[in-house]
Amino acid sequence: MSKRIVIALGGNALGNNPEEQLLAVKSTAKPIVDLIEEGNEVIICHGNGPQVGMINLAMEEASKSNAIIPEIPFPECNAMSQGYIGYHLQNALREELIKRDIKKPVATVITQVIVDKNDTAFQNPTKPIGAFYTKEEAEILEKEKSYVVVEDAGRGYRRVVPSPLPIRIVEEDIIKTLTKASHIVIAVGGGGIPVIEEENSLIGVSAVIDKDFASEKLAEVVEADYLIILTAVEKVALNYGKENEKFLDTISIYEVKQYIKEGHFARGSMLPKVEAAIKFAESKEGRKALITSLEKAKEGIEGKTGTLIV
Ligand SMILES: Nc1ncnc2c1ncn2[C@@H]1O[C@H](COP(=O)(O)OP(=O)(O)O)[C@@H](O)[C@H]1O
Ligand SMILES: NC(=O)OP(=O)(O)O
Repeated sequence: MSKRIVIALGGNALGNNPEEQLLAVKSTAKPIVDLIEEGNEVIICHGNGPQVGMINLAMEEASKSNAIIPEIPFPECNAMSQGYIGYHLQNALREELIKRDIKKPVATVITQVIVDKNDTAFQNPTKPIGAFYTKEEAEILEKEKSYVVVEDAGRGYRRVVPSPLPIRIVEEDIIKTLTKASHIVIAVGGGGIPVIEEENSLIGVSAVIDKDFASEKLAEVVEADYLIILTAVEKVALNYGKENEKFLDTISIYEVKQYIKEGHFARGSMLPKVEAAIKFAESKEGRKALITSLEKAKEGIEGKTGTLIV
């Protein structure tokens, strides 16, 4: 039976530079179009951590070394990352749809998401963006650019920026209208451009919303049946990476909450996915959240793999 599915694409679906991204989105498009071919309605959301960091750094360096290049504020970098990723993704999907003779238009909606200006996240940056650095490089960046740089789960050092929670998707009606018209929509890219509401204006802020939480919000708004979070692992694990690692199949909200308390999910990587999955499964009877890898998306939705939270 056909389902309405919000897909949240993780970093490995996109690559680290334009060349890699063009290649990555080609393979990303295939499992997504598999789901569309089977009659499902699909809405796509994606991350932007590496990309927005790269754009922001490039803009800073360019304006520093060339007087005619203006300073580009962080919210504009967020918007650029949505356009850059959406452009590649929508073309890859378009190509794959044409190959299979499926006539559906694809559109990227530049999406803003309202956040609370008093969100405590603004005082405590946690969202890793951009490239990985060595300890020495990190120290130079902290000194010269006043970046906040932290160690990222044993993988190196990364700049972190505030990550407020999403409150409301500004363009939600447009997304719903396009979805109802059977168009394929890419929206809330990079978690959306965070904005605060001031009377009639929306003011962009320097932050990056977690795309897992923003995708969850999107899934509720479009009344999706499924939220599928695609990442690098096929299943969520207990004791991840340890000798007694155990992969999870179908689990209840109650069980996952217990596992969170026991500290099984890494902050900044698996924890937001699991929390977003719980929030969606809790939002209405029958809603399900699946965490699996891009390659296993089709089997996951067929109930053959992945971690399903119900
Ligand atoms: N308990 C866990 N089970 C599975 N993976 C985990 C767990 N804890 C941490 N991880 C790590 O989290 C990663 C997913 O987070 P991340 O790389 O930030 O996601 P994204 O795909 O959104 O970029 C997995 O690839 C895995 O390395
Ligand atoms: N915005 C966001 O969550 O990006 P990543 O998934 O790349 O961290």
